[in-house]
Amino acid sequence: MGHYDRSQILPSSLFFPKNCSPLSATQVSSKGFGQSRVLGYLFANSTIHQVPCIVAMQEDNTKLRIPHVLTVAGSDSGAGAGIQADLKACAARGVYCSTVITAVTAQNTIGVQGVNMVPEDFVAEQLKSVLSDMNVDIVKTGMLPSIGIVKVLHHCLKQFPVRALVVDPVMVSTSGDVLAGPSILAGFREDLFPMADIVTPNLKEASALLGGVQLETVDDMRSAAKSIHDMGPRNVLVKGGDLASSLDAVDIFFDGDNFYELRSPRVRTRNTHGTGCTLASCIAAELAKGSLMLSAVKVAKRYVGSALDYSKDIAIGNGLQGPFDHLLKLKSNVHNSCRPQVFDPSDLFLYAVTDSGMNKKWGRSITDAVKAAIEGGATIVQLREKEAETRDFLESAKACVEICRAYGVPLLINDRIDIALACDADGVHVGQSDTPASIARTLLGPEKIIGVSCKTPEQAHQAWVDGADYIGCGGVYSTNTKANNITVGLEGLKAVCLSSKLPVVAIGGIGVSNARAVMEIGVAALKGVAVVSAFFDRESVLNETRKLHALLKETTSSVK
Ligand SMILES: Cc1ncc(COP(=O)(O)OP(=O)(O)O)c(N)n1
Ligand SMILES: Cc1ncsc1CCOP(=O)(O)O
Ligand SMILES: [Mg+2]
Repeated sequence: MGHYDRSQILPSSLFFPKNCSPLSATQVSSKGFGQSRVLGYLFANSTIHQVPCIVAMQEDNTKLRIPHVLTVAGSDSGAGAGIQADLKACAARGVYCSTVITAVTAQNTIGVQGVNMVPEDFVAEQLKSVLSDMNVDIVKTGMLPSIGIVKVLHHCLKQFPVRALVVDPVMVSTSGDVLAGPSILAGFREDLFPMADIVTPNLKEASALLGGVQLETVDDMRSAAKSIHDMGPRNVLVKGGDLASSLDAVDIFFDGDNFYELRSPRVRTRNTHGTGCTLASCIAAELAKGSLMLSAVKVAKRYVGSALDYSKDIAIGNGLQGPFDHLLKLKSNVHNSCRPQVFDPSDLFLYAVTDSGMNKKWGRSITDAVKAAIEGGATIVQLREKEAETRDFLESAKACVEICRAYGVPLLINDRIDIALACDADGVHVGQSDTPASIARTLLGPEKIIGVSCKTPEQAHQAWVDGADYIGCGGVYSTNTKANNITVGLEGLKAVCLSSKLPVVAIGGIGVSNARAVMEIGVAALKGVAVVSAFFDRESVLNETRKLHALLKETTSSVK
């Protein structure tokens, strides 16, 4: 994969996709459409859409690949769910989306008024057209209205394998209308699930897949995830949006070995139509960009939560369940969201926080300092340049972004959201008197990493509500690096970790002499230490980082 033929953009080939001669196009038109004008329009249309993004040339003359998701789903005339939601979700995530339509539904915010299935052989024809030509990375399925269509899809995926298959086992619309009958269950179990990389049922779908069992608690969801995993998919996400007993939106992810309870604050809104389609499309989009599955699921959950929040007051239609807005107010730009999201905030481990004064004292540039810290084993870097002029800070931040990206290490900016946006950093760290995390999230969009300094469980809870990714807790010990900073000690750190739903990194006076004692408080949420002077107020940043890296590695197996 990854190769696009430049002839696709030449005017003489406008009407003919790759590997499709004028003769074969004529044959298709006489067989299928009857009017070559229609066919020409369709091909021309798709070719025109591809030109700016798929075959764009980079400076070094190589062709730029855009990640590609194919959605195999039904059309929703109200455009809240189905193919239309998938297209919008992929567009919002910076990924190309092609479409194979399995059914056309007449629906609105009141319900589904009609369903017209696309004949199986024409679903097969659409699949072949796209899969034989367009270098699809990921296939995502939605409404598959008959077992025959499931079999057609299964056959095509064997013939044209893709990197991953995301199966959203759509059976009932949010309005309660049936979109695929019980006969589909055998198709899911026998054909699709064994080849799926993830299956994403909601509670009703999980129950139907398991013969109607009651799913009322988080424990029930875990059992369901395990039983569905036994049907063959590599991963299962059971979505608990309808779980009456939970105040949070809680989903269970199971990868065959471990369960992950993914929680986020529940957004109170009527505008939830299409959340399932959107979530699955977003997972597919993140996978297409190169994310690992758990990361893709977390990003997708965050994206849906943000979109619901942004759209909670919009009013479209008169029914009980309105659509939400995938695109309008999300501030993430397409360039950012095209980048694979490889960092999982719970991977915090050895966090290097720079200090311009210290680096100046030792005669090194900030870029040399960052490079040395990464080579010594730092897994995340923060630029904390309190005295720098804005213009200088921005220039060095840009240089550090390049270094960090080359090493695959995330780079965050302390306090300055403007600098983070301007240099396209991976996120920010803010304290209790800086820009609130909720505003940072609005400004930076759902993908960026946001850390918040917390000294108390209450602050930790607020950070989670505000959409932060991790907590920096400290000063654990006294420090000269931050003036007038109250020390919380190991007890304070423990209290924050015990209450926190977010991963925590300890900061303040930490170095080789005491890092072991910090990590040995033995609370699962504690995921590492953040260090300033023990790295940067020393002659060799490389040696100091290596020492602490080695020590932490042997300290506890809970630290990766
Ligand atoms: C990882 C990490 N944790 C805590 C802090 C402190 O941030 P803040 O409270 O905003 O104080 P300043 O760093 O801005 O002085 C941090 N920077 N990093
Ligand atoms: C920024 C910050 N926040 C709490 S303590 C601290 C300073 C940590 O620096 P050091 O690692 O040199 O003690
Ligand atoms: Mg701050």
